[in-house]
Amino acid sequence: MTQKTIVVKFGTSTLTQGSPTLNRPHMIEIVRQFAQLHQAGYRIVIVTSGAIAAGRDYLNHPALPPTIASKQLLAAVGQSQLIQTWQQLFAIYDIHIGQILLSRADIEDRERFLNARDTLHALLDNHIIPVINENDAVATAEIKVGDNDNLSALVAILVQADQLYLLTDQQGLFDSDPRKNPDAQLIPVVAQINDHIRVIAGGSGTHLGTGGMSTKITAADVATRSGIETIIVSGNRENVIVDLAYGQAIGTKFTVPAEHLESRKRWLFAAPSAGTIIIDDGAESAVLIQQKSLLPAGIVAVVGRFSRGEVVKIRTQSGKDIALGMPRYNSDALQLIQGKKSQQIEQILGYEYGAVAVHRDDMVVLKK
Ligand SMILES: Nc1ncnc2c1ncn2[C@@H]1O[C@H](COP(=O)(O)OP(=O)(O)O)[C@@H](O)[C@H]1O
Ligand SMILES: N[C@@H](CCC(=O)OP(=O)(O)O)C(=O)O
Repeated sequence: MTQKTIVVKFGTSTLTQGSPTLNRPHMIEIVRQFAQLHQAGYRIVIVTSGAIAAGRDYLNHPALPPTIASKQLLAAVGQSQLIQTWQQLFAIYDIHIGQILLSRADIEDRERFLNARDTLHALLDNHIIPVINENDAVATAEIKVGDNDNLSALVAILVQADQLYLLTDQQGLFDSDPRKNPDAQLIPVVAQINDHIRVIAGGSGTHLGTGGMSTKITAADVATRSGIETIIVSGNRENVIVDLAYGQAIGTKFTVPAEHLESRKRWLFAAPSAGTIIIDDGAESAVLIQQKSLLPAGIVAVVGRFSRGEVVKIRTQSGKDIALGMPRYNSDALQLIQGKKSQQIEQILGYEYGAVAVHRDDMVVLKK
């Protein structure tokens, strides 16, 4: 059984197959592939566009003014159609899904970032497939990610995905827009996203979608910098998701630059530290030598007041700072559970955010 995590983003063009409505036969075929991977142990996260198209269709293509409010109206109506469709199709395979609607504000605020991440992990740990879209109905321009390509890259970082697949209506990235140039050639691998790549990705895409190729390139840039391989591929190709998961070279693959592998943790260095956690010798060796997470049992003192998700220093009793990390509990909670066994957390606090005080994934060890 694999434990690989993949995020798969569907553009409106793939879900509608270019028509004005969601294409259920095509979605059934997609769900069949997910069921196969789910069975094989893959952790799957779906980012789905299509709410606005579904809403427009459900309301019988009403004549609305071309305003943001109209799009929000269509998204509000269409999102329930969209999620119902996914739910009904996954039910064929007895697979449960959970809806999450996100905006940029949910990802940029650390506390909300951590909450979203906890929810996503809880769903995945319980074999429920998260189905995500932007919260279009309430998002204002300032808090919108704006397109689901970039949203899917942020989601891939949230769940620490191994791969991100961007499914669209073309076979991948071409050296010019294949809609305009019939001789355009597919680019199979992009090792570096530079200005040339950005230029050939051009302007926006189909009239139903919002992003076009250029938002896919920005998304691939964000994801690969964070260590997540990204593939732009045709959602119309038979067995595409299964074939990609099993390593077939299709579409355009954006590889991860070696020096960026640890970059998902880089911002820890940039953030000011909000406090300090003092640890005992056992915890020092767990963090430094065994490369483990920090458990509450190894904490001897908590200095300063901080929220969960703020950056803190991890310091030995001899005063040496050995790591920076983002704790899963705030300072008040840590003081209550310091020195205690993880099994006691819920009993002491009345809730729990997991067994560790600072997870290894949220920690950078400082050079000795
Ligand atoms: N260099 C390129 N290679 C491939 N497609 C391109 C390129 N430049 C622009 N495009 C356009 O981008 C479109 C896909 O974007 P979009 O309609 O937003 O898709 P989605 O709904 O899947 O996000 C393609 O149909 C194509 O016309
Ligand atoms: N959130 C919107 C789609 C936004 C979007 O990025 O669309 P697309 O370019 O088709 O992936 C919706 O559900 O209609």
